[in-house]
Amino acid sequence: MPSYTPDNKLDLFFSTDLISQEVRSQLHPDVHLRPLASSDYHRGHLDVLSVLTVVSDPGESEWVAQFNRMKSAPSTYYPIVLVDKNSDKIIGAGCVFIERKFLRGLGSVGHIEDIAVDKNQQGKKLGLRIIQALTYVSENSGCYKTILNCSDANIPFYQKCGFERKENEMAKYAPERKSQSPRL
Ligand SMILES: CC(=O)SCCNC(=O)CCNC(=O)[C@H](O)C(C)(C)COP(=O)(O)OP(=O)(O)OC[C@H]1O[C@@H](n2cnc3c(N)ncnc32)[C@H](O)[C@@H]1OP(=O)(O)O
Repeated sequence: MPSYTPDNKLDLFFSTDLISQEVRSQLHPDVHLRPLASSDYHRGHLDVLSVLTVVSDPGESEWVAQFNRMKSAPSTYYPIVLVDKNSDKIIGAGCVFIERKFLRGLGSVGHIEDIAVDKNQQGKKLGLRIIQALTYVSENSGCYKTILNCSDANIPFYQKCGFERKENEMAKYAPERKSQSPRL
């Protein structure tokens, strides 16, 4: 019997109406796709993100404070997770945030960030479903394009997801401060 917490018992970041039913229907029956919930610190949200980068755990109360700060910017951040229905643990995560512009007829751009699939679950099309779900949110929010940065090693994955290579990423890191997490 699945032990996962149903959506209506969770404090979700945004409405499930924005989740593509088509993408949900393509998932394995043991996997659930939904918006991030305020209790997901306990479901291993940071553990999943650790496949992506070094994660410093801020502790539950700071994690929840960040959840609420992000949520208080309306219609801007759309973090989603994949949950293993049998364990109620998070096995995948990603986010799209919406940039509003003065250009392109006051258009918007969706930025995909922080895509991660649990090491033991990679290669099962879960990453593809995360990208499809985030692109759906972006396009349904009116974005004229959806973009992301990635390493060379991940280019083939994003090409499989329908993305094409465009331009270059530039970065300038702020001078290092003691309180800052490592430069990555
Ligand atoms: C914007 C960002 O966040 S970039 C950072 C992305 N995240 C990471 O690098 C963290 C570590 N890696 C991961 O979490 C995962 O491996 C991901 C997210 C990159 C891919 O997720 P997965 O669930 O493993 O990929 P998925 O099974 O959906 O792959 C879809 C297709 O892409 C292919 N693919 C996936 N990764 C790669 C790769 N590195 N090189 C070539 N092809 C790949 C798969 O073979 C599959 O192809 P198919 O349709 O022909 O079978």
